[in-house]
Amino acid sequence: MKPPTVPAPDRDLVVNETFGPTFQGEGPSTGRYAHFIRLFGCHLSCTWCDTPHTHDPTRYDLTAEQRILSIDDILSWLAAAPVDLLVITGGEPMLQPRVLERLLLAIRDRSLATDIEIEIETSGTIPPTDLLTAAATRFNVSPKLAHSGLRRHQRIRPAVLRHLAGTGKAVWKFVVQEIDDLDEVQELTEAYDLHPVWIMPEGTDSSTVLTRMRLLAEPVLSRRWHLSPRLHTLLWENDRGR
Ligand SMILES: Nc1nc2[nH]cc(C(=O)O)c2c(=O)[nH]1
Ligand code: SF4
Ligand SMILES: [Mg+2]
Repeated sequence: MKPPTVPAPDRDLVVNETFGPTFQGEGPSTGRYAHFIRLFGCHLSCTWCDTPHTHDPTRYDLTAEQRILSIDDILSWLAAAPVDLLVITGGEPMLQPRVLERLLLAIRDRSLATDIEIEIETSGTIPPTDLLTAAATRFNVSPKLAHSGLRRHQRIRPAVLRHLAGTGKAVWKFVVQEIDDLDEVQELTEAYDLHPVWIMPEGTDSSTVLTRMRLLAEPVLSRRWHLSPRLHTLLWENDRGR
């Protein structure tokens, strides 16, 4: 008989997938050897979402997409193949704050991983707790632009952006489709004092990512921002678990 799939609060994470080693494909650590935990669930619904299997019941069997993993399960997985970068993504990781705090503290407590860097990918719509902020190395925050199809009040939460900026651990990674989107990025970065800025092309196939990167390169350079590829997409297209 299948065991019940009800997570124990504070001890179990609802995970979509764990994978690695692979390369961090996005943002300031692009190219680094890393392990990934993709948490289940997201409260948003971006039109171009690259991970709808974490939360979209109209396209996926969400029961089949979730795994309950204990903190001990994850520590054993990390101990079996140590890495110096762990990326926690989603979905939206901030939807599981308490257990995530405990996971990060447990990782920090183990001598096996004292100097592991932990990056958390987030949409910047839910503030991290103080403990999470203390234990994380970096927040890769992706505030969503108008082309996400979300209403502005859903995607831009001024207090959360200010809070994240104040942690000193946030880098701002904007998913961009066209050159004109950069004006919207500029408006947000100026309004909320967001830096450093990384521009990343939207796309789930290598040809779209490369075409958009080429289009964006000069305008991004002229604004003195950084440009991120989606390295995993350039290498492996839209394969799951890469
Ligand atoms: N290799 C790789 N790097 C990533 N960086 C952020 C990812 C994400 O899905 O959030 C991701 C991903 O799915 N794969
Ligand atoms: S915030 Fe991320 S996971 Fe959630 S719908 Fe948007 S792109 Fe998908
Ligand atoms: Mg993503």
